[in-house]
Amino acid sequence: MTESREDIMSAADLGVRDTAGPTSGDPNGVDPTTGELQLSERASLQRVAGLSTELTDVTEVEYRQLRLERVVLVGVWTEGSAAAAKANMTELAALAETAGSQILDAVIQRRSKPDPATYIGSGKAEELREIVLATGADTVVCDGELTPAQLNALEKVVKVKVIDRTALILDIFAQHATSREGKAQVSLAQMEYMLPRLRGWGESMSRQAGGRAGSNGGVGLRGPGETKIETDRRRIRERMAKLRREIRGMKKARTTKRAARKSGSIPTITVAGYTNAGKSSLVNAMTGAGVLVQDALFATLDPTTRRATLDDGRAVVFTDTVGFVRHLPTQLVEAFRSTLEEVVDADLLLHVVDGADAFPMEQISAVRQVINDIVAEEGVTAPPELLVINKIDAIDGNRLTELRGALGSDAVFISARTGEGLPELFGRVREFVGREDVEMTIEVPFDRGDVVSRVHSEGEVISSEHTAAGTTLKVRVPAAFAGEIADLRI
Ligand SMILES: Nc1nc2c(ncn2[C@@H]2O[C@H](COP(=O)(O)OP(=O)(O)OP(=O)(O)O)[C@@H](O)[C@H]2O)c(=O)[nH]1
Ligand SMILES: [Mg+2]
Repeated sequence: MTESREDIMSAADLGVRDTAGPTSGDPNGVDPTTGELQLSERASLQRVAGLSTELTDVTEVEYRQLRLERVVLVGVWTEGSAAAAKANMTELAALAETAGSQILDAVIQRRSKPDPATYIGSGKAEELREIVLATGADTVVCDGELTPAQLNALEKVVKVKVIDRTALILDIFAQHATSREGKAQVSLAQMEYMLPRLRGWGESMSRQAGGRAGSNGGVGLRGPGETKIETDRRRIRERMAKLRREIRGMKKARTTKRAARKSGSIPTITVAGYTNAGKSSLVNAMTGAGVLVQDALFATLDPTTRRATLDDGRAVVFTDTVGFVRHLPTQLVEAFRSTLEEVVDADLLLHVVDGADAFPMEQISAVRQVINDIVAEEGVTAPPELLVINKIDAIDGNRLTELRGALGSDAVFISARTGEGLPELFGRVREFVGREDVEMTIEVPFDRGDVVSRVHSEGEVISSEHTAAGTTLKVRVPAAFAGEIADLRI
């Protein structure tokens, strides 16, 4: 395939924030000698920062040590509109910024498919090398998942570290994990990603360390005839097995807690959706809870559960969950299995969509795809879904009309920020929650105050009357609770 200058889009075209350093924007003015010197300096620093394949302890397998700082983004545009390609790169930029990097430049190459050897074409790889030199970037981030061989080959050309979208997402998860379970899940995913890439990772830069590699740290640590890399692999596998056991243990505890919550017949509502759609904001708006809201991707990793009272006095439980993204790395889906199970184990799923996004329909299908995958693998039925289009304060009128037309009356349009549409959403939730209610009249003896308070929190009192034996109540309650108090029925 022939390549030409027009194949490449610049950061300016992409609307990506240009935060270039002093050498940027002047690719011809760089003294190649100086460039080389600076580069080798940077490379030697990076080696110290953990790029070395010489792994003495598996805890070194941490992307935090990769320090994504000054990056150039690169994508291959194979199909779809220019706007969609641009949106992909904008998302990659948001991911990179969330990971803490400064974006120096972004380029897209139009190709029928990624180059099997170097992801972008070899000519473009050389151009990319020039961009890296000109901007002083220390990392190239590729959109999509690259094979270990592709990462390696591209790294050899551009001579700085090359990572893919999967590694970037893993890095964000690693930075945001706070709970023990979350941390364990992220470590597991990272190791799974790392395992096949152990040999190639940073090879081009750590070669100079070759004299030392394999000569230290090995005594007593490796089996007969085992090479360093095999020792590392074995250690990582052992650690992964241990993590899997730990995660299973933590899952058990959480399942028990969840079962206890469910036994009270309080309806559980999961808030799921694309990352940054406003899930946590919505949970806050509906429950008044202080859940972390951030203009960052994957701000929420651990499911958070909050109780709320609907205006008829009925209690419900909202669960805020981890966000989804296009092509969620399979390693993460596997490691976060127990968290994702929680998403589908609810009475109702509020699927929150960022209506102000350029492609909300694509967000919707990306989320549904992940949910369908979990449902299929778990062999469970998906809870009913209510589409919630958020951020309507930030959508212009025409787009909003378009979206309403496309989604019909099945979707609720809200702004978690301004509160617009929330009463309607509450109404829809209440309607849903009450759809299997049973109306009955019960006589509650004086010593059964617990029944009266449960009716108030789980159902609704239509009328009440004091009698000599206690209180006669006409109530509307969930079917499960109705069964429990059947003996009080009159
Ligand atoms: N304009 C506007 N911005 C909103 C609205 N709701 C949320 N946001 C903003 O969107 C960003 C993401 O909000 P969050 O509630 O953290 O989103 P989330 O879906 O929980 O994100 P993750 O947990 O990272 O997946 C924040 O900057 C919010 O202030 C809204 O109704 N209108
Ligand atoms: Mg959140």
